[in-house]
Amino acid sequence: MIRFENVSKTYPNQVRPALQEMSLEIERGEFVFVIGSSGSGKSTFMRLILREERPSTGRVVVAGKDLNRLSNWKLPQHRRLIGTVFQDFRLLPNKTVYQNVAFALEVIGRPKGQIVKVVPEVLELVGLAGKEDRMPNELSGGEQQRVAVARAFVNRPMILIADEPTGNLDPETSVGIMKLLDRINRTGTTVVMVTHDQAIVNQMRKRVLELDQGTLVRDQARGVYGYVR
Ligand SMILES: Nc1ncnc2c1ncn2[C@@H]1O[C@H](COP(=O)(O)OP(=O)(O)OP(=O)(O)O)[C@@H](O)[C@H]1O
Repeated sequence: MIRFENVSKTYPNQVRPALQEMSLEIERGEFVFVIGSSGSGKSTFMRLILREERPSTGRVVVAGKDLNRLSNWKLPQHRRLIGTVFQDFRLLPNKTVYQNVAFALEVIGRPKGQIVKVVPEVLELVGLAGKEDRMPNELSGGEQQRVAVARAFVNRPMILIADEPTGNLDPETSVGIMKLLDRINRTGTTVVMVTHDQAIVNQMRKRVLELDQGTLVRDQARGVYGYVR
């Protein structure tokens, strides 16, 4: 589903690469944690998958497409394969829960009939049935993140990228969000999640990719956060 072949990325006017000679393959349906200290290259890794950045050298292949060869007019199509969730939720503050999720489908031109059918389904899936008409500021942090997950998933993307989705949530609420991401993963969606949350990584026992100063230093199945070598 996602393949990195000797990928290095050095940003303009930088000397040190943000990512260095990274090679890995993530299969369809996997759940992968990406960990590493600040500046280790986690966001760069995610941005390369979205083709928000291009490699300096090497190839990134997503769903069979070499992103170096993807023309700009095909970018929206590529990004539609990938749902994104962030630490700070990024909901539209002036739209209701329902409208936030529906909007994701409206902008890609989905017919009204489909929207009124699938939005309630996905809100039910994330546990927000009955809260359709709330505004984001009338929701708890955990509920806001559920809206963000619903919005990312409503289009049934092949890949879900989550960048510290529990970073603003207390431990108990975080567990709820992780259960939700796990459920989405079980539908066949590949989940790639950046996190600093040790407890979550240790509980879930999924594949762990660890970056250190741009280098992939660990790729461990059913991994834990702190690794005893
Ligand atoms: N647009 C940019 N221009 C120049 N340098 C950048 C840019 N984005 C990131 N970098 C540098 O690349 C390196 C990796 O950054 P990246 O944001 O990928 O790390 P990260 O692991 O996501 O960090 P954090 O946990 O703080 O979000 C850092 O040294 C950073 O300063």
